[in-house]
Parts: sequence; structure tokens; C-alpha cells
Amino acid sequence: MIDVTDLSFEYDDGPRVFEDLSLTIPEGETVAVLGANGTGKTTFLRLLAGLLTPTNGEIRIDGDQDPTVGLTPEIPADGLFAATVSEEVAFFPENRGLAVETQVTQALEALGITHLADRIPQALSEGEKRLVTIASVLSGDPDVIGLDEPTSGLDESGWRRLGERLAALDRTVVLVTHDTDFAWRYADSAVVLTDSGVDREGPIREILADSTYDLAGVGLTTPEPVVWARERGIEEPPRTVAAAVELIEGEEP
Ligand SMILES: Nc1ncnc2c1ncn2[C@@H]1O[C@H](COP(=O)(O)OP(=O)(O)OP(=O)(O)O)[C@@H](O)[C@H]1O
Repeated sequence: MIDVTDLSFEYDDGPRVFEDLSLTIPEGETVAVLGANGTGKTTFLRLLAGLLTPTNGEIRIDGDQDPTVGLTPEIPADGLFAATVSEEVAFFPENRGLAVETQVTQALEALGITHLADRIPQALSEGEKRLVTIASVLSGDPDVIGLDEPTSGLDESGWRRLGERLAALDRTVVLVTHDTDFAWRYADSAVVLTDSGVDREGPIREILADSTYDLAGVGLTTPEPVVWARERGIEEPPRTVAAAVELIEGEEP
């Protein structure tokens, strides 16, 4: 479990981002941290990973005495240093004394990038770079996985592979994203941040499907399956439009 208590944070040369922020993230869940630009989502991940220190309050991660947090950068090139993709993805398992070959193979396979193993990370396409940074974090098997805009620039296959890998993990995943379709489909819970702090916190299916909640007003897009269900008067939106269409004969997605 991640317990955030009375967290305040202010950049030395910038704004006060959080003021007395409190929230709880249950262990093993994928929580989507959602919100408009500049509401502090990336800052929250950096605080969680210990890259920034709270001005006040604390973030406590239960479990191991010294819990590990793996974080992907918002800009993939910021997290790529090795000469080859396989060396890049081997970095964390090597440092943590894990079975390097197994971890690297599994992470590359899970994200469908085995064919990139010998390539130079900095010379990859943006989407490929992003997949490598995610593989690099997954291979280190940290207690908490923080992903910053992981679907940005991914094609359909990478998008789906990533979601399915996250769904199969028994790790706590903190997913910062503007991609509410991805969050709807693969996250368990959501935290919606606004300039004044946590606006909503709870099961993602309740928050994003709540017709009384002005998602656009907090910078969010209504997920496609929710729009689809509303147009048809269906009370519980499906996880995917395709799944629902299979159930309703003759209906086009
Ligand atoms: N290194 C920094 N120094 C000073 N201010 C910063 C720094 N990094 C971020 N900020 C400011 O802190 C606030 C929160 O930024 P942050 O990147 O956490 O927001 P975000 O919710 O992740 O935004 P986005 O959705 O655009 O990625 C913004 O006003 C930003 O300008």
C-alpha cells in the first residue's frame, strides 16, 4: 500500500504544486493518476520515486523495508544510456541481482520488442524508445512501477501489449496518463488531480462513467466505451466497445 499523508511540495524556482495532499493506493493495483496539464502528475511520480523530497508530509510505501520504485521518464530519451537495448534493459536486473537473461528476455517479449535487442537505444523511433524505457523498468521487477505517459506515441499493438502486461502483473502500478481509454481498460482505480488537489479518488469505473462528473472540466476525455454505452442507454459501460459489440448482434462499433 502507498500512503500519502499531508503532502506538500513546492519547486525552489517554481510553483507550489501540492498542499496537504492525502491519498491511498492499495497494493497490487494499477492506479491511473489523471488530470489536466500542470496539475502535478509527473511531480507526484518523482516524489514517489524519491527523486524529489516533499516540502511537508510524507509518502510511505508498505511492504519491503526498502521498497523499490521504478520510473519511466515522460521523455523516453531522458532514460536511455546504454549502447544497446539489451544492455539498457539489463541495467536494473543486474543492479538488483536478478536473473538478468530471463528478466531481459521476458520484458522484451512482453512488449514485442525482442527484434530491437541489438539496436542503439538513442537511434530508435520515439515509440520504440518508449517501449524500451518501459521494458527497462519491468525487467528490474520493482515493488512499485511508475509510468509517465506510457502510451504516448505507441501504436495499437504496443498499446495493447503494454496494457495486457500491466494487467498480468501483481505489482502496484502508478500510471500517469491523459489516455483515458487506456486507463479505463487497464487500470483498477483512479486519482483525479486538479490545481486544488485530489478531486476524485476511487474505482476507475465509477469515476469515469459517472454522468454527473464533468470530465472535460478537469481536462479529461470520456472513454470511448462510456460514450458508446451512454448513446445506447446501457448503464454499465463495457471495458471495450469490441467486447460489447460481440454481445449485441448486428451492432457496429
Ligand atoms: N523542475 C521544475 N522546476 C520548476 N517548476 C516545475 C518543474 N517541473 C514542473 N514544474 C511546474 O510544476 C507544475 C506541475 O508540473 P508537472 O510536470 O508535475 O505537471 P503534470 O500534471 O505532469 O503536467 P502534464 O500533464 O503537462 O505532463 C507545473 O506548473 C510545472 O510548470
